Amino acid sequence: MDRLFIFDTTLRDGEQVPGCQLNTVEKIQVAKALESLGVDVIEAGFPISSPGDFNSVVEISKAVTWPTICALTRGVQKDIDVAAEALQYAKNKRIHTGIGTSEFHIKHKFNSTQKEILERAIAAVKYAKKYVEDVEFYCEDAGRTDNVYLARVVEAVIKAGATVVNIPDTTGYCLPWEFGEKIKFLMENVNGVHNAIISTHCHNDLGMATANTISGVMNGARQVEVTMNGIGERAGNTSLEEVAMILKCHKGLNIETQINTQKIYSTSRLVSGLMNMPVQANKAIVGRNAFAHSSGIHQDGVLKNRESYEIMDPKDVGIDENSIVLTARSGRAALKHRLSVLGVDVENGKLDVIYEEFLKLADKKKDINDDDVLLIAGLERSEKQRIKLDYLQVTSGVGVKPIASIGVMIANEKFEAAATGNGPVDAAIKALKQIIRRKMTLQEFTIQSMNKGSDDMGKVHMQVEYEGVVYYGFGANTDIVAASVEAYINAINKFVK
Ligand SMILES: CC(=O)SCCNC(=O)CCNC(=O)[C@H](O)C(C)(C)COP(=O)(O)OP(=O)(O)OC[C@H]1O[C@@H](n2cnc3c(N)ncnc32)[C@H](O)[C@@H]1OP(=O)(O)O
Ligand SMILES: CC(C)C(=O)C(=O)O
Ligand SMILES: [Mn+2]
Repeated sequence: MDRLFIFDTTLRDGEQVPGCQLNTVEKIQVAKALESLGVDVIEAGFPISSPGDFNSVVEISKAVTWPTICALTRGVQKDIDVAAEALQYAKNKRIHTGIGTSEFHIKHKFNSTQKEILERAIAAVKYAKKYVEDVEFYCEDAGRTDNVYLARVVEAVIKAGATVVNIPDTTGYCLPWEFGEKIKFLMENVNGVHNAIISTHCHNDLGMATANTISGVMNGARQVEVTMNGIGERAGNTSLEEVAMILKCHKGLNIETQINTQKIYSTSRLVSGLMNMPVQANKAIVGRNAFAHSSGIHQDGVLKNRESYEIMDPKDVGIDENSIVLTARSGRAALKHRLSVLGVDVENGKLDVIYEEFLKLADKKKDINDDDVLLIAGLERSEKQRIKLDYLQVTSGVGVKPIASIGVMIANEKFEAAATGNGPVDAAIKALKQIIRRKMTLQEFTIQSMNKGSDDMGKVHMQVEYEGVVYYGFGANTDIVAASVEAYINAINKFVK
């Protein structure tokens, strides 16, 4: 099997997305999660862009142990100086420099010529090499760059010392075969191409980012630049989870990564929570519906054999199990299954009657929950059955505040929260987790006080009592903790009702 290097740019291209900006503490949380997910390279930021981004690269460099930490620059000496300084504590460091190579960029962005751009490219690599051994060069807008000129640039920067050459489809323009041909052309026409790794960096403007990336890999690229949940400029970048699972599902491609795929879902939730960027329900691999079956024929097939409609095991991406969602398109098999999960066995005659009632309700109500089903079946169930922990992830590191993200299912509804803070927040979450695990009633879990406003230190308070013990939580990020507190309270209130 050939090894493919995973270069994650969630914290750089992903963080460029409006509203997704993170502070240093949050970036460290994401970097630590990416490290345990198994990425090879973390692009930590663009150090010259702001003091905050500079500081984040410094702190991530200190916090992360083995992945290479990469900093982005323009092909400009000052950018490279600042990137080198920001990377000073990284155990393995890389400077990522580059310049636009398409006719469009050369003419309109730089008012320059191919010759001049080639010279600037060589100079940037040589300058970065003074600081670090590992230099990656990006040919911005390579997707729209003439292949012959692109090959000249790639050859020249490898000769100048580039260890990795990035071929971005910056505007998401290429068709998969076209992008594959581009990589093939470079592999066949660049002298010394094997002295560097060719990388892909595809954008999703036409929804082809992942297809283009895979096409690039099939033609010789051995690094892929990706983000969690596919976030990134405009329509986003190739998503890490899609590439990792394509390679897992298609063993015939003979390419492997060192991604621990079972950590995909929790990492996805962490990024989505911290960046306040919801994942679309039908997003491949990590969307709410990625392993949900809602129509009768599919549900029947999946219940007979999961693989009838699933090419991946949800456990492989860190999701406990698939879900069989009851809708007006569901059949008897799904209804019977749900009843049996709820501990109710019905014979076929009675099932027909319940099914008829179920359809009447389902035609009126989009979301049929467990309570509805039991009610239709003429039963009621204990409140203890209604609450289930969906996921819980707590990450922490030296000099880093712990962060917890939690998802709780109450009936069929999911409540999600993330919180940063010290011990008390963790304790509260731990208590909630225990309650849910033991399926105890939550009446014992009372909210003592909640203060969504901030105190003089800008912190938010949460105070809950469980079995006589008061758990007190606070966090520095008002929005995150307020959202977290609200989610807990919604969850608890819903349960108590
Ligand atoms: C495709 C990508 O995702 S590239 C990365 C995108 N990310 C970012 O831009 C975030 C970080 N950027 C920033 O913080 C700022 O843009 C800075 C600090 C880099 C530069 O800020 P400013 O000096 O104010 O310049 P401004 O952003 O207005 O314009 C960019 C300048 O860089 C030049 N430039 C753009 N790309 C490159 C490059 N790869 N190499 C050399 N110069 C470049 C442009 O031509 C322009 O220069 P000009 O003003 O002489 O025409
Ligand atoms: C900086 C480069 C690699 C980039 O993000 C792009 O071209 O899309
Ligand atoms: Mn990009």
